[in-house]
Amino acid sequence: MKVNGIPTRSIRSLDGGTAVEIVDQTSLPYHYETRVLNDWRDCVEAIANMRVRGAPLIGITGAWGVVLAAKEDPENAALLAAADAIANARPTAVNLSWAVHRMMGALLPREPSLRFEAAVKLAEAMTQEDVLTCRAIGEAGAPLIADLYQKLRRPVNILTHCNAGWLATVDYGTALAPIYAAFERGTPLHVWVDETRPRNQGLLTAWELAQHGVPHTIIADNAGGQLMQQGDVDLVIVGADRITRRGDVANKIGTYLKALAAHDNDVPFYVAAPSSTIDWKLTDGKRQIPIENRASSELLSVRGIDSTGRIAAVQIAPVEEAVANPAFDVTHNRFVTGLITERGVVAPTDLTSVFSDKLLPEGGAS
Ligand SMILES: CSC[C@@H](O)[C@@H](O)C(=O)COP(=O)(O)O
Repeated sequence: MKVNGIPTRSIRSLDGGTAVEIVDQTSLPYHYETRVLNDWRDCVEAIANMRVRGAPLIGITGAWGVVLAAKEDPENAALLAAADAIANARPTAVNLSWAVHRMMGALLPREPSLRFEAAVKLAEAMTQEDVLTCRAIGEAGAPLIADLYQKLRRPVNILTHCNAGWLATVDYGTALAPIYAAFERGTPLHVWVDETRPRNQGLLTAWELAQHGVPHTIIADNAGGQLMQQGDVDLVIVGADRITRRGDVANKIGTYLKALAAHDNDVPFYVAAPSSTIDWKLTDGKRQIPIENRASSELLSVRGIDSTGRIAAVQIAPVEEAVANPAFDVTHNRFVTGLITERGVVAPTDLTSVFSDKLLPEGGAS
């Protein structure tokens, strides 16, 4: 997608895969900055501190982390230790371990001296695959918005939570991909953007939409229910960090409350995600999906820019306050109208038949 009119991706390799460049999302929406990662430890730091974030993008960053580990030391002991550290940089989005395992599955059978070259090839392929997958999600989801427009004959109001746009993937996004695709085809629409405390990923969504001229309005996280009661939301589309085989969805904290409000108000609630976000080993999301707990400082302060344009954090509560900061929640499949995937819109309970080729006979991940 575009930054100041220039086509841009959230991550790209440099110098034959010996380094990678990312958009540093900790500076957005205030300043657009890129950062070069030279070492697999830089990838772990970037993922853990959310310089890169969003399930598909942390997966691809993890894949490039394995490339940089193979560059440094391709022998088994070092490579396995690095892969383990990368895969565990954040716990909830399954795309991270999926990507690292896919890389390691391809590298370990090879001679150490051949691993770096093979790693670069596979990471490039996975990067490109992510772009095509997100584009397919956009194609699959755009007709949902166009059909609503045909029925309503006024701009379709879509509510989204967190940031599941191009910044959260390599390009296009997941939840925002159908919105971009519909907008490009001329479907009149407007996006309600949840602020998404405590990290305010909604501000990234607003920044992306503004860069592409998509009409949108930022709302407080708690406003969605009221807007739905007033008939001001026609459709909810969110992303996902991990989906179980029966279609339970882990996504950014607050998603579950939006799903409940949508259910109570007969608003369709869609989840857009690639199949790499499905954890075929898990069934019951509430019991089985690991939920990341993040630092109390994220709640006790807010970030913004000061009068000189510098990014600054302001403390909003005493540091000794007790804080709980779960970063994700789980929405049961009964609240999910459909999953917008690279293979079309799928009922949560139909995932295993639509993606049967991704299942191992014993139900493990392929
Ligand atoms: C295409 S991204 C989908 C999800 O990863 C997104 O909605 C989300 O919850 C991101 O969480 P974050 O903590 O910002 O990495």
